[in-house]
Formats: sequence, C-alpha cells, structure tokens
Amino acid sequence: MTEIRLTNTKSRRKEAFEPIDRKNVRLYVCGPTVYDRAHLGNGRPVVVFDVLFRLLRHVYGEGHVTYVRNFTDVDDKINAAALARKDAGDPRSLEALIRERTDETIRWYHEDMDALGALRPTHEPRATEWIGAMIAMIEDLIAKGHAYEREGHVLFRVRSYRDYGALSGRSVDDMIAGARVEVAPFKEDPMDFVLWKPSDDELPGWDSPWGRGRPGWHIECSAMSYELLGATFDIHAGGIDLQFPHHENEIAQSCCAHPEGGFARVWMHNEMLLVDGRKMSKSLGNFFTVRDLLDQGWPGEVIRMVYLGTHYGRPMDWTAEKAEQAKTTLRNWAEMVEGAAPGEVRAEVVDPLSDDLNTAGALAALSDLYKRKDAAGLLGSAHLLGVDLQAIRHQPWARPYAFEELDGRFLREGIDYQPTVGVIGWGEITDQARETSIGLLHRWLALRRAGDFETADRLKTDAMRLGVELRAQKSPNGVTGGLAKLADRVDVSALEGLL
Ligand SMILES: Nc1ncnc2c1ncn2[C@@H]1O[C@H](COP(=O)(O)OP(=O)(O)OP(=O)(O)O)[C@@H](O)[C@H]1O
Ligand SMILES: [Zn+2]
Repeated sequence: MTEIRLTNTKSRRKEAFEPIDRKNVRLYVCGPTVYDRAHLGNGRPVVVFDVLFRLLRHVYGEGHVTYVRNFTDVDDKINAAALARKDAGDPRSLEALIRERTDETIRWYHEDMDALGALRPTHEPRATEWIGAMIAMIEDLIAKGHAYEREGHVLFRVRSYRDYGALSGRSVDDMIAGARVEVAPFKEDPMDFVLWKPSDDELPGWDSPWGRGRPGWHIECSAMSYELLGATFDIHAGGIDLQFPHHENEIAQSCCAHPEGGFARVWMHNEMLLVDGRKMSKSLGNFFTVRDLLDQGWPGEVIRMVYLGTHYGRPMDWTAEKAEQAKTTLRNWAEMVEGAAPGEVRAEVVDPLSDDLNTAGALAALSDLYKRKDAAGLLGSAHLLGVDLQAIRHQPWARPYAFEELDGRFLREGIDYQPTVGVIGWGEITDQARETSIGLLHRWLALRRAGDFETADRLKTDAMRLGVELRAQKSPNGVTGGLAKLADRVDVSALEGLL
C-alpha cells in the first residue's frame, strides 16, 4: 500500500501516516464563517484538503474516508451584518435576516467551491444545529475544573491545561506577551477564553444552564468533531492563521473534556495566499472573491491549477500569468486525451502527492505524461488531482476554432497560386472579430507583397498589442498566405481602427 507522509505541525516533522482505522480514516477541516462570499485565500484550504481527501480515498478506498468541514453560522460578524440590514430599514426579524444571510452564503460557498472542483465533504455540520453538544461539553469542562462561569459567561481556564501552547511551540506567558488577548474583569486570567457568552434579547441565543446565550467560536469545532468523528481522529487541518489561538483552544477543550482521546493525531496547516506580501483577508480589505475571478472569465479549473502549482506549506499569490499558463496547459492536456479512456493512476503522480501533498511535483509528473503521449495515464492521473480533462474538453474555453479561406485570386505569370488566410483561437469567435482579423491579414499581406515591410511590421506590432498575432503561412505551392491567432479576449473595435 502507498505510504503517505505528512508534515505534522504538532511534531514539526514529516511523518509516515498510519490511520487509526483503515476502514474509516477521519479528517476535520475548519470551515468558513458564513456571512460573505469566500475570497481567493479562503479557497486555498478547500482545494488543498480536497486533494488530501482524494488521496486518502485513493489509498484507503472511497468509502473509507470521513471528511467533516463545518459552517460557522453563529458569529458576531454575522450578527453585525444582519443588524446593519435591520438598521437600514429591513422590517424582518433579526433571526430571519441571519437565517437568510447564512443560507445564502452557504449556497454561494457550495457554488464557488464546486466550481473549483472540490468534492463536498462527507458531513458539513452547521454550528447552530449542534448547540446541545456544545452545552454538554461546556458542562463537562466545568465539572472537571477546566472552566468557570462568571456573569453569564463561561470561560476556559487555560492554566488548567498543562500542554497549552504545544501546537505552536510557545509557552502561555510568551503567548500573552505576543497576542492581543481580551482583558475582561470577569476573567481569572487574561489568557482564558470564552466558551459561552450571554445574548441580549436582540441577539440570537439558546437556553443554557448559564442563561440565554450563544457559544464561542472555538467550542464549535471541538463539539462537532467529537460528535461526528469521536474523541480521537486522524487529521485536523486549516489555515496557518488558525493555529493560534483557534487550534490551541480546540486542543485544550477537547483534550480536557476527553482526556482518553487525545483529539487529532496529525495537524496540517496551509500557508497563506498573499496580496503584495500580505495575507489576503477581509479585515485588510485586500481581497477578491472566487466569484469575482469566475465572473471575469477564469474557469474554476484554471483557478484550481494555480493553487496546485504551489506546495500548501508555502505562501503564494495570484497572477494572471500563472493563470494564463495553467489555461494553456489544460487546453493542451484536454486536447490530447480526446477519445482516450482513463487509465490507472500512474505511480509517478501518486508518489509526489503522497510525499506531503507535493501538488507541484504531481503537476510536473502530469506534464511528463503529456510529453510522453500517455493519454490514458494523463486522463486517469489528473482525476486524482480533481482535474477532469474530459469535462474540460467540452467547455467552450477549451475548444479550438479554426477558419480558412482563399486569399482572393493571386495570379503570377498566369498561374493561380491560391494562398489562404485563416483565423485560429480558443472558445467562441464573433463574426465581427473574424471579419476584422481577415481584413487585417489582407492588409498586412498586401503591404508585404508590395515590399513595404516597415509598415507591415508596424501593423503586426500594433495587432499583437491588441491580442492578434499575425503569422505568415506558406501555401503548398510556395506563395505566402497568413494566419491570425487570436487571444481569448480581443478588443474588436480597437482592432478595426487598424484597418
Ligand atoms: N489569505 C488566506 N490564505 C489562505 N487561507 C486563508 C486565508 N485567509 C483565510 N484563510 C483560511 O480560510 C478558512 C476560512 O476562514 P474564515 O471563514 O474564518 O476566514 P475569514 O476569517 O472570514 O477570512 P479573513 O481572514 O479574511 O477574515 C480558514 O481555514 C482560514 O485559515
Ligand atoms: Zn476549527
């Protein structure tokens, strides 16, 4: 059986992965807080851990992997968004506004992540459906001396858990010094964090032994992972920005409530997607959404390929060059697999993936299969990375077009040489774009035939700038015709200006 090796944040080492139960490999990934469209940074863990999910299914069998990713649908940012709507005059109740917002955001999330080729996890629990489990866990923590109630709040007593900070390798005192911890009069210690907080009549709340209130964020993941995966499971993952405090707090809660379990064995963290060297984030306002890119015409498969081009443990950014390159690659691959049946996933693709999810290495291996013309291997192996080349082939952006027509009559010494002019490109072409391109070719060829190479070259440069590459093309009998290669997006009216 393939050996998977994963970098475990907890040990800071690459370790051989051995599941607790090969018949049920269990993975938990922290999901989104649902109040807004996912930005491109939020999409990164989705794609990275989708590849992990696919790899685990490949190695242990499709039915032997359970993947849980939650929706945080109770949160102060959600409340604030709904309150803003109400203040703006929406007559509906806050509860109805929140429900509408979270339902809508979940729908968007599914649409956008589906477009990136991510499989739906086995379970996608909504936090609001597991409040009972959270209350039970908090009661247990209080009973065991790890939590206390003050003024309707319940707080976790950080100093009661000896190993706090082990995941990030820092001591509690270092963390206090480095973190912006909220100091509140009701805390025994500034490091203590909220498990439960009171809700006034306005805000969403649930009855609890501590009055009407709502859970803190960290307890959600501890309670839902326990309910769906048990006190111990294989892999817990999320972005590196969640390592502290979110994951330290999850560990503290889960290990204190269920000391017999030990919580997650392996911790994995994806590095950040950056914009000008800084984390893409809502709070910095330097973000664009996955939907923005899709609306601009970038296919989801192309966006996925851009993510896969960088190892999850390294920061990355988005550039149009990377995306253009990925698009060309996918077009070439899809063209080659036309008519092929998917073959076995090739070992040379599984190997880098098994080595700590080296997706860039796996893409390089796919390129080798392409160069070797192993269409069956390429088609089958690309599937493991969540890239469906057959489906891509049917999409307009991956379908080539080509037109050719005679370049009028070209008589020389009584012989009709019949050179041609043609247009090629990808996707769909309008009649106007085709006619303008042909017109340009006629003009360009006429200039060349008349010996005015200077003007011809200038025209070629101008056309290139507008997305049209003019190429000379020898006809079978030796007279030069022309071919215009169009970029995906061509500004036709600007092009007409060159005629
Ligand atoms: N720039 C980024 N690059 C990679 N992953 C990110 C980035 N920003 C957030 N994530 C990840 O996205 C997932 C969803 O997180 P969440 O919904 O809490 O994001 P958020 O807090 O709304 O985003 P932001 O950090 O922009 O406020 C988490 O796993 C988080 O680590
Ligand atoms: Zn979490």
